[in-house]
Amino acid sequence: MAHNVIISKPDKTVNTTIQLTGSKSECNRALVIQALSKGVVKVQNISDAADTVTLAGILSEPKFSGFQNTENEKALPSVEGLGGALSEINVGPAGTAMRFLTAYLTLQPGEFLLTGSERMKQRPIGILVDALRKLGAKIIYAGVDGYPPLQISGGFEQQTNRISIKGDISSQYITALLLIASQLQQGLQLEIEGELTSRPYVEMTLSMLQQAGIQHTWEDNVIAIENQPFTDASIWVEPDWSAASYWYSIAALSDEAELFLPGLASYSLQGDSVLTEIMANFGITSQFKDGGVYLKKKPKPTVRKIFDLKSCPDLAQTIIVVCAALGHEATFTGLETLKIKETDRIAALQNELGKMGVKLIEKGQVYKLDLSEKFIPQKIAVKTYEDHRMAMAFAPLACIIPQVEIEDYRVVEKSYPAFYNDLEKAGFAIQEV
Ligand SMILES: O=C(O)C1=C[C@@H](OP(=O)(O)O)[C@@H](O)[C@H](O)C1
Ligand SMILES: C=C(OP(=O)(O)O)C(=O)O
Repeated sequence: MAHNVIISKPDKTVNTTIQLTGSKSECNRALVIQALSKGVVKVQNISDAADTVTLAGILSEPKFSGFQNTENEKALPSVEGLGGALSEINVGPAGTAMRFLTAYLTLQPGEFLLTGSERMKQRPIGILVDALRKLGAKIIYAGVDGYPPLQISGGFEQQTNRISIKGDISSQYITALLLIASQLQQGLQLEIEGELTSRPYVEMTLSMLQQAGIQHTWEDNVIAIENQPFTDASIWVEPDWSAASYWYSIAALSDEAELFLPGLASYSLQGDSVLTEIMANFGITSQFKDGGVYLKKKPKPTVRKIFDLKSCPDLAQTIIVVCAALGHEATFTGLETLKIKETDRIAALQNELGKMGVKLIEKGQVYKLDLSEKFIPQKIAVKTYEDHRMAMAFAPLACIIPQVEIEDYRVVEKSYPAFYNDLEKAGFAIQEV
C-alpha cells in the first residue's frame, strides 16, 4: 500500500465548493455530554474525524455510556474486555478523547485501563490526574508517572468541590473537568492558576454545556458549576474551522481563488474562526452568505508582522507555512503548547521548512522566521511525524512548488479524512507513490 502522495497544482484557478466535516472539538464534547446525559442530549452533524469515530465507538459501548447509543452509526468500538475485570480502552492519538475520558471514566462503575498511541504515552496528563485525585477519584499510573496509560477505578466519594489547576499547559484538562462538573455530587469550583492557554476551547465547552442545560458562572479565574441535570437538547456541530484553514492557505498561496465553504458562520464556537481576520492579512476576503463563507483572493501587501496564536494553536502550522511561502518575515508568540501535541510541532516545522531554506528561530517565547536563505525547490518531500496538521499545512505549498510529496499521507484522517478527495475536487493532481 502506498504511503506517500505527490500533489501538483490545478491547471486552472481554484473555484469550487468544499463541504467540511464537523469540528472534532465540538463533536468530542457533544459525545461526552450525550453519554453523561444518558442520551437526553442528542448530537447532529457528527464528524467523520478518526478522533471522533474512536470516541463515539468507545461511548457507544453500553458499559461505558450507561445507555444504548444507536445514533452514532459511524462508531467503531475500540474496547477490549480484560478478563472481565479491567476494560482496556485505546484512544490511539486522540488527545481530547484521552483527556475527556480520564475525567468521564472516574464517574462510571468499573475498572478501566485507558491508553493510547506511543505518542499519547508521551503527552502529559499529570495536571488533570492530580485535580481528579483531589476531588477523590481513584487513578493510578500504569506506566510512567504523569503520563498515560492510566488505571481508573470508577465511582468515588467527592472530597471537596473546590480545586485549582494550572491553565498554561493544556485547556483540555479544564474542559475534561467542566464536562463532568454538573454530575459531581457537590458540583465544582475550578480555580485557574496563571495564564489560560487555548481559552476559546474552554468557552466552547461552557457554551455547549449551556446548550445542554448546564449553567455556570465565571468570575475572575474561578469557573463554578453546581450539581444539576442535563435537559433535552439537540446539539448541532458546526463544520471544522481548523480544516477550513487549509483552504484559506490554498487561496493565500494562489494568484486567484474562489471557494465556498458551506455551513460556516461568522459567529462560531470555535476560536479558530479568527482565521478570517488573520487571513485578511494575506488578501483573503471572507463573505458570509448563502449559509456559508465565500473566500476570495485579492492580492495585497501583507502588513501584520506579529501573530499571537495562544488562542488558536491549531492554526499555527498553517499560518507559519503561509508566511514562509509568501516570504513574509513575521514573528509568532503563543506557541508554547505546540511541543506537546501530536508531535513536537516546533521541531517538525523547523525540519520541514528547512527544506526550503527557511529557519524558524526560537528566542524565549518568541519565534521568528528567517527567510534570508529561502528558495523555492522544484520538489519537496514533507515528513508528517504522525501529525495530521503537518500534512495539511504543507500540502498547499503545491500552489508554488511543482511537486509536493507528503509522507505517510493518511495521517490526515485524525481530523479531516476527505482532505485529498477535496483537493482533487479543487483540481489538484494527487498521485500515490
Ligand atoms: O479542547 C479541544 O478540543 C482542543 C484544545 C486545544 O488543545 P490545548 O488546550 O491542549 O492547547 C487544541 O490544540 C486541540 O486540537 C483541541
Ligand atoms: C492538538 C490536536 O489534537 P489533540 O490534542 O486532541 O490530539 C489537534 O488536532 O491539532
